[in-house]
Order: sequence, then structure tokens, then C-alpha cells
Amino acid sequence: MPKVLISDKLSPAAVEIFRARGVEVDVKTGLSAADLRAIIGEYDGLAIRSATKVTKEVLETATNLKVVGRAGIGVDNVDIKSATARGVVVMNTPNGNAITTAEHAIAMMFALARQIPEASASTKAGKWEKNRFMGVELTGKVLGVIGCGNIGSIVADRAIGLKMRVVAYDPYLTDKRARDIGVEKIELADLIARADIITLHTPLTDQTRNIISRDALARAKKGVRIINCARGGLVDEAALAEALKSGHVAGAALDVFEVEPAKESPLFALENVVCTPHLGASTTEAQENVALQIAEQMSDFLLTGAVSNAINMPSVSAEDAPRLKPYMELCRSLGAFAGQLTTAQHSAIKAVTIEYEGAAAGLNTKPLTAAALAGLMGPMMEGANMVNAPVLAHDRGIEVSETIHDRPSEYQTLVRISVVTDTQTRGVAGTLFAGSRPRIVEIKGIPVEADFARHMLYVTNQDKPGFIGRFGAVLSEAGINIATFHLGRAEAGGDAICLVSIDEEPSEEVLKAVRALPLVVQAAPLSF
Ligand SMILES: NC(=O)C1=CN([C@@H]2O[C@H](COP(=O)(O)OP(=O)(O)OC[C@H]3O[C@@H](n4cnc5c(N)ncnc54)[C@H](O)[C@@H]3O)[C@@H](O)[C@H]2O)C=CC1
Ligand SMILES: O=C(O)C(=O)COP(=O)(O)O
Repeated sequence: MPKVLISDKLSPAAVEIFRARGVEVDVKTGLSAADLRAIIGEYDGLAIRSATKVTKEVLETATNLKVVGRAGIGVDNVDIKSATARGVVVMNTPNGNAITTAEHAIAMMFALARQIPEASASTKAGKWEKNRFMGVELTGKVLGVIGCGNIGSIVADRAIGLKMRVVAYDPYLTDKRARDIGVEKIELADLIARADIITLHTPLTDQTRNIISRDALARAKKGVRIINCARGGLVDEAALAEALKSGHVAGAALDVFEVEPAKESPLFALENVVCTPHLGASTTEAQENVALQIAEQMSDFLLTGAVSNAINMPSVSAEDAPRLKPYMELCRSLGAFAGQLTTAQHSAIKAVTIEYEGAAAGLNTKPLTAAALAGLMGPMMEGANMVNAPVLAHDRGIEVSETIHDRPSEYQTLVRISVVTDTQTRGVAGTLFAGSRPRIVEIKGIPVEADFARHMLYVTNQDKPGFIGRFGAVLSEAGINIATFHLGRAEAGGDAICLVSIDEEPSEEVLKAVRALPLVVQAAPLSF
């Protein structure tokens, strides 16, 4: 039974789902980095929010970990690169808390415009300072939305409802989408210059870090108000504090901070600043949504191999997962065949093409290609899997391409993997026998029919009499039982191949003896 650790405060709904689905679950919140490192090795899955930092060091001790599930949107607390390199899937819940977070940004805007937190504190203190709290009206004001994705566009929609004019900067926002959601798409510099209120809704990346910089603040309208319900680090906090003190910025509402938990900040002492402790996603509804969703996604993945909302792996729907399983097995085995032969020859792979024909051509081929690469990279890299293999291939400069044929195929389904090395191009093709059993049907263009077996021996030879008898004798002298024996040849007297499945791994001596036989060109052990 797979085992999951929930290390941040998630709705109890998550525990219920995991248990109901047959996943063992522990809840341990508030762990230090050292505590997490000490126990993470026990778990197949880790469910988190923003507090747990899934660092390279944590991942190093996470020897069984297969999936990190973020019950929320931002995954900047997960070292995605290290997770990918270690073959760990990282998934999030991209929609579950979007409305709630957009509503928080709108709440922050009102709080700023009417100084509600300060006015409330003053009134509760018995001061009745009616003249102190003069607000601004939002109607007709320009709201500048930086990052107009899920949350940004909900904020825009709500602001349009409030009769604000909404301008947006988002390099990935299409003109059509901007028109559809009723925002004016403009450049960042224009937005900074025109907005009465700026609200941030981008992820934290190298491009967005400090997007509201000292310089940007200086170029903003006098009296601008800044709202950040996305990520600390998007705003230069020191520069913001100075701009607030000087009065150039009229107010700021911050839900997120450069360092969290934020226990102290020069911003806290300023009157025109509203702060919340990363509450954007904290409503009952959103927390229920994200907890349910992440528990379902993680259970699906651990129990069935279905992948949804993964940041570092192609999706496989729960419906597709059982259908794709035999195809993935076929692709992985074909990849492993090609990878083992390439490794045996110590040749570096330059390119790999995966061709799909027949039924396979109509499937979601992304996970199939990832499976083929996992098989291919396996002999070169321990722990290669569908998550890290595409990255490993890329890092080694291997060019990967997919060809999907819509021509009629001789087979109900056919997958061919062609590997280009410095010395040759080697292709191996396979099909699914009876719709589910991977079978090799072609090696280097030579037809051959063989099932994959735990131990195999692949021999290429010249097609002349005498080879089969001598080869059989070597194996029998070594006491190796032959389970199946498959032959193929390009043409009579030409290149021939022999693929046998044997009951045990051949020793180095046996391989040497086979290689020394007359007519033998190459002999390589394979295992699947
Ligand atoms: N305060 C809180 O509790 C919460 C905060 N968040 C934060 O909000 C962020 C946005 O969430 P979603 O809207 O769901 O994500 P999203 O991915 O739907 O939207 C992000 C948008 O930012 C845009 N973007 C990327 N790079 C950009 C750049 N350099 N300049 C301008 N725009 C850029 C993207 O094109 C995309 O449209 C998350 O990354 C997360 O960090 C999300 C949920 C809760
Ligand atoms: O979903 C996000 O990106 C958030 O920032 C929400 O964070 P939280 O789950 O409340 O720690």
C-alpha cells in the first residue's frame, strides 16, 4: 500500500480521500527541515502547501518518493529541477483556490481604498476618528493587473464589475483572450505609468522577481496603491517602504512576503500598509477544493499511474491510464532494447525517433515517448523514469523526435524506436500481441517475432550454415536452458539476427565463447 505524508495543514478531506482510496497517510505538520529529511524516506508521496520547503537536500533522502502534491498553485517552494532529476512527479491544483485568492486581492483593494483595518482598530479603541479616514472611490480608477492568468483574469472580471478600467501586462496573454475578458493589454512600462492601483498575479520566476522594483515605483503615478497576493519577491520591499514613507505610494496591501513567515518588516510600522499572513487561499471552500483535488490526483498517480496537473510530466488521464499501460510497457521495453545495445557498444546516442503507427498513433503519445526514453536511458542512468528521462536525454544533447503515421499499418499497432549513434542507426519495432502483450517484430529492418523475456541474448551473425548448432552447443555446455529461439535475416546469406530468451543471465565467459564463434558479428545480453 503506498504511503503519503501530509506535512502542511490540509483540510481533513485529504486524509479521508487517501484512506478511502487505499493509501496509507500520516499527518505531521510543522516539521523542521531536518525532521522532514529524517522521515521522508518512508513515503511514496508528500502532500504540501506553501510552508514545507521541498529542497534538494530533502529530495536526496526521499529514496521512495514518487510524487509531491501541492494543494494549491505556487510550486516555488519545491525544487522542481531536483525533483525532476530524481524522477519525482510534482503536481499542483491549478484552479482550486483561484477564485478565493482573487477575492482576497479585491478585499485588499477595498481595505486599502477605505483604510478599513486602521479605521476598525481606531473605532474599536473608542476614538471615532471620522475625519481621519478619508477614502478613494474605485469606480473609474485604472487597475493594472500584472499577470493575467487564472487569478489575474478573475480579479479583472470582478474589477470590471466594480466599474474600474482594467489594463493588463502579461507577455503570454493573447489579444483575443484580452478582448474576451475585457481588459486592455499593454506593456509593463505603460501599466506602471497609468495604473491607480497595481495588483500582481504572476508566479515568482527569474523574469518576475522584483518586477515592482525601485525604478518601477519611481515611474508609477504619485498616489499609486500596490497589492501583492501572489508571491513575496515580486516587489522590492525596502524600496516600497521608502516610497510609502515619502508618500509617492499611497498604500500597499501585502499577503505575501520575501521571507515567510514574515515576523518583522519595515513595512509593518507604516500606517498605509495592510498585511495578511499569506491568507490568499485560506477559505473553507478553497481549502476543501485543493485538499480533495490533490488527494485524488496523488492517489490516482500512486495507484493507477494517471497523471494530472503535473508540472514536470505529460498528463495521463485516469481514463487513459489503463489503456496506455500496455503501450507504455511496449515503449519502455523497446527503449530498453535499444538502450542496452547502444550501451553494449559504448556509443553515444545523438538522436532518437519514436514512430507510432496504427492504434498507437491515435493515443496520447507524450507519455509513451517519455516511457520509451525511460527505457532507453535506463541502462545509462540508474533511476531513469518517465519524469526524468526527457530531461536526461536533453541534458545529454540527444535530439528526440516523434513521428505519428496515419498510413495503414500491417500491425494493429506498431511502435518503432530508431537510435542514431556516431556509427549507425538502429531501429527496433514492436507491437502488442492480443492487445496487451509487448512483442518485438523488427530489429534493424529485419522481421523477427519475439516476446520480451527477463533474460535474453541478442546475436548478429552472417547467414551461413553452422551458426545455430555451434551457438546451441555453447549454451548447452554452459548449462543454460533456452526458453525461446527466434531468427531473422535480411536476405538469404546476408545479415542475420538471433534473439533467444534464456533462463538465466549469461556469464562473461559464455558471452566470450559466443562472440568467438565463427560467423558471429556481435553478441549482447539483454534484460527486461
Ligand atoms: N496568496 C496566495 O495564497 C496565493 C498566491 N498564488 C500565487 O498567484 C500566482 C498566480 O496564480 P494563477 O493565476 O493561478 O497562475 P496562472 O499560471 O494561471 O497565471 C500566471 C500568469 O502570469 C503570467 N506571467 C508569467 N510570467 C510573466 C511575466 N514575466 N510578466 C507578466 N506576466 C507573467 C502568465 O502568462 C500567466 O498568465 C501563483 O503563481 C501563486 O504564486 C496563488 C494562489 C494563492
Ligand atoms: O496556492 C498558492 O500558490 C498559495 O500561495 C496558497 O498557499 P497556502 O496553500 O495557503 O500555503
